[in-house]
Amino acid sequence: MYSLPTPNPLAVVLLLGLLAFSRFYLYQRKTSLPPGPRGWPIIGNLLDVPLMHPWKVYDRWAKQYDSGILSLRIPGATLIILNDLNIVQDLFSKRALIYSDRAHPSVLNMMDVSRLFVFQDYGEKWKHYRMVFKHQFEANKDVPSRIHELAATRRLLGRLVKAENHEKELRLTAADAILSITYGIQAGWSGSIRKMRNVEPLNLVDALPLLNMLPSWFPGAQFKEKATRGKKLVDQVLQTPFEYVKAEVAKGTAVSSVASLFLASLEDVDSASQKELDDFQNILGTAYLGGADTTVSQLCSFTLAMLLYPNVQRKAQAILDSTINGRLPNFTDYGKIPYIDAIVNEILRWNPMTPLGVFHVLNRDDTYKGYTLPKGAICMPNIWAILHDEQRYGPHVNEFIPERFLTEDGGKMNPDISDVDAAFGFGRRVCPGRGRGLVLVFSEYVD
Ligand code: HEM
Repeated sequence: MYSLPTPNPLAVVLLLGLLAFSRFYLYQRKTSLPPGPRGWPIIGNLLDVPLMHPWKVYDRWAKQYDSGILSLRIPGATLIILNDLNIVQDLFSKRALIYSDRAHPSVLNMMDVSRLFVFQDYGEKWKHYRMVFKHQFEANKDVPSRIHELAATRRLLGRLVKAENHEKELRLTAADAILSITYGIQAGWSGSIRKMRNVEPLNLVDALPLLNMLPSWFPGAQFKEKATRGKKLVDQVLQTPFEYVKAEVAKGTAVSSVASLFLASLEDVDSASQKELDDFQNILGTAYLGGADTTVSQLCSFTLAMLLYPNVQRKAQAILDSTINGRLPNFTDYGKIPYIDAIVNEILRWNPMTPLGVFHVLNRDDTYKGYTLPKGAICMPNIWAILHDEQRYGPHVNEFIPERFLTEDGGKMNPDISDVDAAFGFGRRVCPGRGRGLVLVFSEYVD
């Protein structure tokens, strides 16, 4: 019968000695990095990376290590976790030139997402894309695209009455609103564009934390498959609606939208450079991919909050009824009904949709508070921890309490309570769709 060979005691002692030495050595090397779990030789902190609610674990570690900045080392990457708003601002805002690159996990490269400026490194191309985005979306924010937001919301109302799957309807509405603003695409049109409204938006922002933690050699054929499907979807999202609007503009039947206004502003679409058109197509596609998923998460959080806290819903309904006298609310009411504005803030605070933000990457070595932060390190702002800081938002931060943002008599927003800007990210990469996103979710909540 086969029996296992007896291990040589000397070899065992040597192996244990080697492990202990390299663990000690690793610890020594780590002292120039911010604190964090000690880790193991070769695999570093791979086993420490929390898979469930990492933002809560990082928040706990920040208290345990008494440090607003933490680090983890995994093969091929250093992760820096920022749990404190002041630290995030010191690095992402005051040292923005160092901290504004993005991570490039190979699975995202396989999807060719560098066309989307959310994934581009800080640099001239990114600056150009972002400037055009801002100009087009801000310049056109009043007329006529607000009408698109409202129309998308009203379409949701009609569908919700008979809906069996509410999440699907909310998902559809978020896509509907962003597609309407960007391309002027309305419900009822057929073909692949209509199908796109039902395409589950890529969960890129949520997926990124997990993807970032995987080294490029990580075995996972399922990721390749997902990446191939993802690439097709990105191609479809970028090309289909843009080609559609181009054709509509050519026929003179285009509905007013960011895309049609841009195309109409060109003297002649056919003679515009291919690069100019490609760039614009990519910028518009980033709006869909950046805006649809974030908006739908907000709507789901809102629904959850209203189910868990029916008193808040009753109070909000009574306040709305008495304020707008029976008409349906619209985006012009945003900023005018403090209790509703407080609900919008509390949704962003209570359940931020990107609890670890979108990662920023260092483009060169840096030192901060005596620590050395290496070039290429991936920095995660713990937005969840920042928005659950009792020093800023008062007690019971895990509860949904819109009143925390109001003065004692409930009549005004309380200027002494921190805003929820952190939900939209930081520094030069701060969300450029913030204004849009806020008004959009406001309109959909109040309807
Ligand atoms: C309430 C809704 C929204 C929230 C909470 C939100 C949040 C965020 C966050 C946290 C980031 C990362 C910022 C950073 O890197 O520090 C981001 C980036 C971005 N968001 Fe939003 N977003 C929302 C709505 C929108 C909408 C509606 C659009 C499009 C119209 C949009 C477009 C973008 C784009 C293009 C980026 C990438 C910016 C860059 O990398 O330079 N977002 N958003």
